[in-house]
Amino acid sequence: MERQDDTVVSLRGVRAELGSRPVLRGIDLAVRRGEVVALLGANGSGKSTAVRSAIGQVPVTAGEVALFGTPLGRFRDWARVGYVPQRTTTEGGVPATVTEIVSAGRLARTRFGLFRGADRAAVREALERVGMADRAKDPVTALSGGQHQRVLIARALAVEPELLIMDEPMAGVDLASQEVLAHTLREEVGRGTAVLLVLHELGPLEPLIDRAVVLRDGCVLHDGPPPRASADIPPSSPLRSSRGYPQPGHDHVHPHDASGAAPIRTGPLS
Ligand SMILES: Nc1ncnc2c1ncn2[C@@H]1O[C@H](COP(=O)(O)OP(=O)(O)OP(=O)(O)O)[C@@H](O)[C@H]1O
Repeated sequence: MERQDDTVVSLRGVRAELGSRPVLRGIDLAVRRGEVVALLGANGSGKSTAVRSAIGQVPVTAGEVALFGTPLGRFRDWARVGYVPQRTTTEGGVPATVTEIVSAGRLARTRFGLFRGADRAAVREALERVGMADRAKDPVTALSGGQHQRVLIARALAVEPELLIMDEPMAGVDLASQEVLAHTLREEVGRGTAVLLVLHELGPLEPLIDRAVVLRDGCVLHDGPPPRASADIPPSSPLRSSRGYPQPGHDHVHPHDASGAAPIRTGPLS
C-alpha cells in the first residue's frame, strides 16, 4: 500500500467477519503521529473488532491494514505499539502478579526476553504513573476493576509505545481511577504518543480528543470533530444514538458548565 510517513495506523476498506457474520463492512480509519482519535459507536457497531483487526487479532477478509506504513503481515516492530484490551471480568489460570503483567508488556523492548536494569526501571515507572507501585507484588485477582485497568494501562506504557491503542479504558472504572487514567493519558499525549481509543462515551477524556470516528453497523458514519454533548446535537443528527434520543442523564449536561470542576460528560453515542 502507499506509504504515508505520518500515519501510524491505517485501515482501508477493511472487512471482517466473526462467526461468519459480517462485522466490519469496509471501514477506513487512520491515525497520524501525535493524534488522539476516539472510535465511538453503539454496542456491537464493531469498535473492538476494528482495533483488534488493526493489530492482527481479528483477520480481515478484505482491505488493507498498515502500522507505521508497513502492511500488517510484514510488521514486526511491536515495541512501537501498546495495546490495552477491553477488560474482562473472568480470569483464567494461575493469577499473575501486577509486576508480571506489566513486565509482559515490556518484553517487546527486551533482547531475547532478557530483563536489564532499564527494563525493570520502565516497569516500575509505568506502575508509578498509574499509581499502582505499592501493589507491585499483589496478584491481579486481588485488585478492583479500576485498579486492574490501571495495571493493563501500565503494561501498555511499559513498552514506551509510539502508538497506544486502548479499548474502552474507562469502562467499569471508578471516578478516582478515571482521573488517574485521564492524567496518565494526558502525559502520554504530551510525550507525542498517538492514541486510538475505543470509547463508549467521550467522558473525561474529551479534552484530549482531536478527532472522532463513529461506527454504525460496521461502517464509518462520521470522521471528524468529536461530537458535542447530546444537548448540542439536533434530534435528526446521525450522531445521536441509533434510537434517536439521548441516553438518560445526558440532556442536562452542558459542555461549557462554568461550575469549576470539569464535568464528567456522558456522550450521545451509547
Ligand atoms: N467471537 C464472536 N463471534 C461472533 N460474533 C461476534 C464475536 N465477537 C463479537 N461478535 C459480534 O460482532 C459485533 C461487533 O462486536 P464488537 O465487539 O466489535 O462491537 P463493539 O462496537 O466493540 O461493541 P461494545 O460497545 O458492546 O463493546 C457484535 O454484533 C458482536 O455480537
